[in-house]
Amino acid sequence: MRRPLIAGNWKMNLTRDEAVNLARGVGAAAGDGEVDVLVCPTFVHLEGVISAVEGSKVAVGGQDVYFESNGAFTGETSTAMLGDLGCQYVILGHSERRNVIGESDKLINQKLHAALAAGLKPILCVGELLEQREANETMAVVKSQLDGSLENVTAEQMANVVIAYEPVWAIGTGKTASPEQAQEVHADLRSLLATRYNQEVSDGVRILYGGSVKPANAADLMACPDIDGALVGGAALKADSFAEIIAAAGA
Ligand SMILES: O=C(CO)COP(=O)(O)O
Repeated sequence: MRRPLIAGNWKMNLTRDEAVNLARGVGAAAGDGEVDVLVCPTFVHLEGVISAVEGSKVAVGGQDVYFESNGAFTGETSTAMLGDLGCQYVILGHSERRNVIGESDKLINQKLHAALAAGLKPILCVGELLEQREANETMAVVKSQLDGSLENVTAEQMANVVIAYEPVWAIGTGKTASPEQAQEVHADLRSLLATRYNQEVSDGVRILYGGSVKPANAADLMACPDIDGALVGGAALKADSFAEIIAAAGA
């Protein structure tokens, strides 16, 4: 049985006070149900957010990380730095990093290995652009992202990896994938994992959906058999809407 994970990706938003207040609100709303809850603030707010959720069940993660352990890498943050602060997860390969910053599967793969070696749980994001969906390339795109990003990752290591399917056309647009569209890709991702690894890995890996998840659509998405939670952007920036999504996952 896969335990649902509801993760908030706060992206490049919020002042320090807003981030700490939101973290307190999420901590109070997270409850003690059978749902894992995660928030991923920007690096500069990590320490305040980690203090703010202390004593609650909310975990904290980074939105990215670099693969080298230390040295002359201006602007970068290491896995050890995240772990030292108390982060448990790190988002990798988000479409904004792939498409805006230009990250390759090779770089994401290096980051994923570094995260696993440091004891962080990577949330590996995959997803197609609108023109790729319209050209019926969705599965080819996510397969190539999955294969490239998971190169040399073992079946044992997959116990600590979370996948997030985030169709780029649904991110921040208000256009959610329908539960049927999302379920179809999630089921295909699970088959790819069975072929690449084995049935146990395929059955065990949590696959989150991301892209305009809101309180109004969360329950229908969570009801799909291969959707194990959500990676939430905009609706994670308010404690009450994020709490409603957590409740939908636990229902
Ligand atoms: O990119 C996302 C989460 O990582 C989704 O963002 P929105 O929920 O704002 O569409």
